[in-house]
Amino acid sequence: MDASAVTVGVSLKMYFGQARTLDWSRRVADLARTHQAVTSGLVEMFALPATPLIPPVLAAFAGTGVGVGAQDLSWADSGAYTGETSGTLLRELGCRYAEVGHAERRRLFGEDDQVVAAKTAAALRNGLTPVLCVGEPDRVSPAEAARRCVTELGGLLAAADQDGAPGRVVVAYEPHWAIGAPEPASTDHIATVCAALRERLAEDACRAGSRVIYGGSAGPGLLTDLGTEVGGLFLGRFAHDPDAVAAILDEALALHGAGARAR
Ligand SMILES: O=C(CO)COP(=O)(O)O
Repeated sequence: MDASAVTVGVSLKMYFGQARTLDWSRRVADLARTHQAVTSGLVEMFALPATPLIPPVLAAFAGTGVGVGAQDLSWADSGAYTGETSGTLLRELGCRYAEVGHAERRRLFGEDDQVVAAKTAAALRNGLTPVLCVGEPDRVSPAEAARRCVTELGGLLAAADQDGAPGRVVVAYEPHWAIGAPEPASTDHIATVCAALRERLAEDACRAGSRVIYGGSAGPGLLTDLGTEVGGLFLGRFAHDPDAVAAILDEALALHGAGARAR
């Protein structure tokens, strides 16, 4: 089980080429080697590069404690699945995480609940921590968003529950409308939905150690605004500058360094 207080993950999506990915990884690795938030074990960090760059990114983060993972995986473990990458191979490479169900995969690549549930189960049975994205497509009230996201999470865990695949999950609450936006959702909105998701996870004994983090135009300042209302952040564009990652680690340390635990 993870003993950290806060989780800070970054998906590089398809923004960077090889040189910039490796430069970013080396700079964030240097940060992780020296920043007290990471060296003390307070912050669980992970990075999700483009799939072909996973091996050199793993090498860049070796010995830093920063986990590396994929932005997607196949629901199958081997066989005639052209173009897919299995959880089995990701695990063999040294990945510890696999993102599933991002809003962009749903919107642009047609993934539905059934596919995302099967991918979640594939990650868990291969010993990968799923970074399980949930979020409401349209702007609705915080209470309605919470209701929808809890239903979504239950459905996505159902296949893994049926498979008997235990293991913690990192639930990334990402309201679709806040992704790629100028600003994140309001702190009240985020706090309400994350609390409901935490309650849902607490019902599942086999998901002990799971955490709910927020993504969607998250950046420096948000963790401080949210306090202990979230278990961390899932970053996109606003982590492209390694100095922004450093600022977020500073915030995590200021918030939780005295021994307080996030939820
Ligand atoms: O989708 C996200 C992380 O996976 C968030 O991306 P942005 O922070 O760039 O909106």
